[in-house]
Amino acid sequence: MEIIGMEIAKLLGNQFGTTVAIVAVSTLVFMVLLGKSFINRARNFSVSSEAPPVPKVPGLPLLGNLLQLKEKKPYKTFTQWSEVHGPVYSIQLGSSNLVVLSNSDVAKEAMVTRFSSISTRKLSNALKILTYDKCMVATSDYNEFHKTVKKYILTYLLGSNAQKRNRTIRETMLENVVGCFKTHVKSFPLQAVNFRNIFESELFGLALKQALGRDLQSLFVEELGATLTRKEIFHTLVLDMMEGAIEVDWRDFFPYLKWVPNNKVEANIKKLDLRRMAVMKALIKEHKELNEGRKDMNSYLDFLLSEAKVTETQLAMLLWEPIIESSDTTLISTEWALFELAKDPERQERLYREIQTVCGSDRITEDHLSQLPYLSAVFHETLRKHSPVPIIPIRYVHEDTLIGGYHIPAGTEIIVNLYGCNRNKNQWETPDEWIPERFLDNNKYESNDLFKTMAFGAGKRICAGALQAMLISCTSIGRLVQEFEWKLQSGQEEDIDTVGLTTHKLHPLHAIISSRE
Ligand code: HEM
Repeated sequence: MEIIGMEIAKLLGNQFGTTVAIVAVSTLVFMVLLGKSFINRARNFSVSSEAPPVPKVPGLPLLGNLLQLKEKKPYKTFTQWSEVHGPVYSIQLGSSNLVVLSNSDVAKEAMVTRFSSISTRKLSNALKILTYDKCMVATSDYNEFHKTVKKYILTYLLGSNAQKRNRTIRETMLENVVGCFKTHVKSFPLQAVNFRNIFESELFGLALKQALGRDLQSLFVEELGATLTRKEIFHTLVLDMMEGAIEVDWRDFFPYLKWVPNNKVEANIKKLDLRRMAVMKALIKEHKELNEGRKDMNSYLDFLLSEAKVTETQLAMLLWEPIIESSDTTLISTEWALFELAKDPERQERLYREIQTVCGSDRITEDHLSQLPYLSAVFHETLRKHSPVPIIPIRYVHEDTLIGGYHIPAGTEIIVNLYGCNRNKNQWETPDEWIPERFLDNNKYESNDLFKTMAFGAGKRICAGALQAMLISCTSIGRLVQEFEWKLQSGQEEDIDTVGLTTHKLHPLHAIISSRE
């Protein structure tokens, strides 16, 4: 190496040249030794720093755009801004700089191509408390903990083999749901049924069976000194947590002021957490007592207790995670699909005819799904128009990178606005309309566009529960249309408001259903 350096020095003809040459050659060899990934990163960095900065949405000094985000659904404001400032723009919320992406190409670039520079999470104060600072799959950074726990949840609960093992749990759930609707039709044929009352409760039962091996009607919680009903358990583990997750602490936007106490918000979140943890611990204790001496594995908890190397808190959090995740988003996609079908008799009839042709007099099952393209299109169009997770949990840029040709400096936070991507007028024709046909093969969208909605995210952090959600939602939509004709209760057509972190329908779907028999 030194000899090559001397040759270059001779060419340069001075001592400075010698030093430069030796350093240059040493650097070259060093880079080769460090390998391709380092070179790529260096190249990425230099290309990124030469690229233009992201266009900014004008705001106020210090506060930035905070006061412009009055709407409780920020994804809608982000989408309006994208129509003025384009699909990639930056905003300032207090001391945080965020880049918002509202087109599926740049969203995919951030989640897949640039993943290595954007793989960490930034959590609000509320989420830090509720997730024990990233102590679960969905909120952890992309590190060894994440890889281990994602493997646990996929292998023992959500991956395709685990889903095959749990098929009877899903089938029982659907039979119970259909049974409840049949009872309603018999008892109150002219009255609208509240879809959510029935579906939500059965979905919670499924979540408990997968996690604990059994559903339950009540639970004695020692730390609370009370016996909770099933409804109270659902509130504590699911509804209260969904509300807590969107609590805004103004210190999120001014981290340098985090020493200023904000007792009200913090106390509220801690209260929710204490109650949730008390219930989780009681569930685990009861499970251990009921299963003492048994060796077979019948639930996710059995696996976590026998094989996972985790602390007591991690155990409670890892068990709670699929309970809350199973109970919310799948309800949202199924409820919106039935809302749209009830509103649109022609498309409902088309779906019914497809099911009749494929299933005949048999009940639709998961085995039929691959032969029902229109049902699949109904599901994907619902995920597009009503993306259950409208904003991907915020990602943090930990090294300079490039998105959509713009320079994104380290320290920026990335908001993937899925709602905006899926309502983007340049990517979807009449995006506000619900048209399942756009996902059929003979249309101009190709079948692999099914994933163009990115409703489950993309890349290494893609949703672990996508298969389960698809199986439950598609068989439920199919079976409920096979058994009943759905009509919206009058006045419901425009009842499309949402609430919370997800696109939870504000008012439950009320429909008049009649048996097709
Ligand atoms: C229609 C239903 C669902 C939708 C639309 C949905 C959507 C999403 C989205 C957008 C993410 C974030 C991906 C990212 O950060 O890039 C996610 C992550 C996740 N979801 Fe789902 N989800 C659904 C159902 C479920 C179900 C039923 C479960 C489990 C029972 C589940 C478990 C998870 C987990 C564990 C993660 C974290 C994955 C990771 O960080 O590696 N999801 N989901």
